Amino acid sequence: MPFAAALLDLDGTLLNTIPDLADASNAMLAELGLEELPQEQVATYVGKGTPHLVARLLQERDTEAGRADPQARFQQALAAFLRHYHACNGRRAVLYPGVVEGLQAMRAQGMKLAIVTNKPTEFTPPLLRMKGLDAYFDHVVCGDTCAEKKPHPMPLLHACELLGVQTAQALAIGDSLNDAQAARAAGVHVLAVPYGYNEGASVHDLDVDAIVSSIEDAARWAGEH
Ligand SMILES: O=C(O)COP(=O)(O)O
Ligand SMILES: [Mg+2]
Repeated sequence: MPFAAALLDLDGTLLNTIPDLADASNAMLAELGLEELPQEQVATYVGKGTPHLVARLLQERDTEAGRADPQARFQQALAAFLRHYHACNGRRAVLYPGVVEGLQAMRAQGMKLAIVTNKPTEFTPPLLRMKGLDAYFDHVVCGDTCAEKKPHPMPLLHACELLGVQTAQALAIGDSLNDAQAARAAGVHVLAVPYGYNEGASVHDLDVDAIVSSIEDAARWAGEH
């Protein structure tokens, strides 16, 4: 049976958002009097949502000031990150090759499309609009839409419900273990792209149906299965 829907991850799958996320991370670290981190290291903290990213940044850098009241320090860091990311969001992020072609091909195959990202709602629709991607999607499920984030299956199950498709007819496409684990737990098929973040690990170790080189390649795979 052909796929009725594709559930697309955002960061590391459709858009390289690391330059903006690293700028916001480093602006936050500087504001707290902490040393900056290279973009490649920030990339390994992306994928489980913004609070996780901020916690990992602090874990790496905040060895002294944060010890007295870690919860207050975390709230201070999170507020600073959110403020800086509002200023950076979309500024340097770029689409990966084959994204537009792939989304168009999936739509032409009659597939419904949804975004399922761990990025918070306050950043996601504005970013999709800035990059000209908003018109392709029937629904957008963000990191704070459901009670749980990926790797929990809830956001993927919620997207299937919104789209009115059975999980067995849905295809998730992502760049990390969070997408792969969520998809397996939800009972949806899943493809991985190799150019994203995956917390610094190899995508070849992921439990996925296939690794595809681009979203265009994913559309081709969906048409053949
Ligand atoms: O915000 C994140 O941590 C990553 O978002 P993603 O789910 O689109 O990869
Ligand atoms: Mg991702």
